[in-house]
Amino acid sequence: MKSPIVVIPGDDPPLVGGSQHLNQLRDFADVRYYGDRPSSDSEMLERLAPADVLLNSRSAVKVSGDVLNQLPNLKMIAVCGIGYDSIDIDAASNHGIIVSNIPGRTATVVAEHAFGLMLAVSRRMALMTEQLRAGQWSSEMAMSLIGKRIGVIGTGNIGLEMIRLCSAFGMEIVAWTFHPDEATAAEFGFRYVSLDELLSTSDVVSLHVRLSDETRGMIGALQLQQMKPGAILINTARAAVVDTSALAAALNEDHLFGAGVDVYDAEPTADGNPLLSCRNVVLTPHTADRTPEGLDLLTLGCVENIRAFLDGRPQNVVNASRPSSK
Ligand SMILES: NC(=O)c1ccc[n+]([C@@H]2O[C@H](COP(=O)([O-])OP(=O)(O)OC[C@H]3O[C@@H](n4cnc5c(N)ncnc54)[C@H](O)[C@@H]3O)[C@@H](O)[C@H]2O)c1
Ligand SMILES: O=C(O)[C@H](O)CO
Repeated sequence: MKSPIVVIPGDDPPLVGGSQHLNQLRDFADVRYYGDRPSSDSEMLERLAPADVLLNSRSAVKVSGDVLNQLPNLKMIAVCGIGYDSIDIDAASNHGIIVSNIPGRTATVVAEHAFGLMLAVSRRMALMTEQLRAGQWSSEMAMSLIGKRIGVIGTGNIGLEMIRLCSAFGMEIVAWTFHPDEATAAEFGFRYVSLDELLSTSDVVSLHVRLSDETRGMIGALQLQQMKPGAILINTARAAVVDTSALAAALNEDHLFGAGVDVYDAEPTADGNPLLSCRNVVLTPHTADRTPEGLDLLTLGCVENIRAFLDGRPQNVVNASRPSSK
């Protein structure tokens, strides 16, 4: 019997080379890995044309309805990560294509990065490194966080893990989310408040919502002005949750003490992004889950999702309401 074809059209060598899990996938599928980003849309479509399964590593491919119209063989998109905002979910459902992601497993890895960004921003570590490199003995004033309040927006898996870390660190925690659950708040020792209260009273605001119609642009100029003067914003969620120009303005005016950002409006580069010229930021290139442990967990999760799908028992399906017709 012909093996199902799994195409990895992107450029993730650690995922492929470093993982025994992907070799397990080779036991039951014909895996086609390219190792670089396609240089054009037509090259990407050429790579994807034979695919039964698209393994979308780190959102390498923006899967629009137009792309899906040209992939009649495709039956599954296995997102090798959590966020699936690079995929037109409605179009995938209309084509009967199952989309799966890997919820939960890397929450500690990503929250550790958000926590690290928060500390690095509060202690101006990137700026001080630059100053020392330039021969300058810095007299910058940093900011203490123990005893201060953090407002966590989005209490999904990563938000809760961030809460656990900040709580152990000695911060006071408030949160806002779409579907608040008082039992969870009691268990993790935080309080749900309104978004207005969270923004206007928190010393640090950390974003952990997924990108959706409801969260796109939720932190605009108005919300940034609502934030406490001298507060810090951390964004490891998605760039489009925040108005980047308004954030750069709030940083340049010193309304905010600083920001830690892992996600950008255009990726993989951050060319032309106004945050690049702000002195009070710590920026990382979408690497919050990029540790050997993180990639290992993601690869294993992806292989398990693909195997389950091929065995006829799909799991971690994000468009569950429309089962595959293919
Ligand atoms: N920087 C990175 O490398 C990295 C890594 C993993 C995840 N992420 C981002 O973090 C996000 C959160 O991850 P998670 O594991 O905590 O996800 P999760 O599914 O556990 O939580 C999702 C969150 O999204 C919120 N949400 C947004 N829009 C919603 C809507 N319309 N309806 C209901 N809830 C909505 C929920 O309140 C919830 O807090 C991901 O979607 C992804 O964008 C980034
Ligand atoms: O959402 C995720 O898993 C990461 O941001 C990589 O896309």
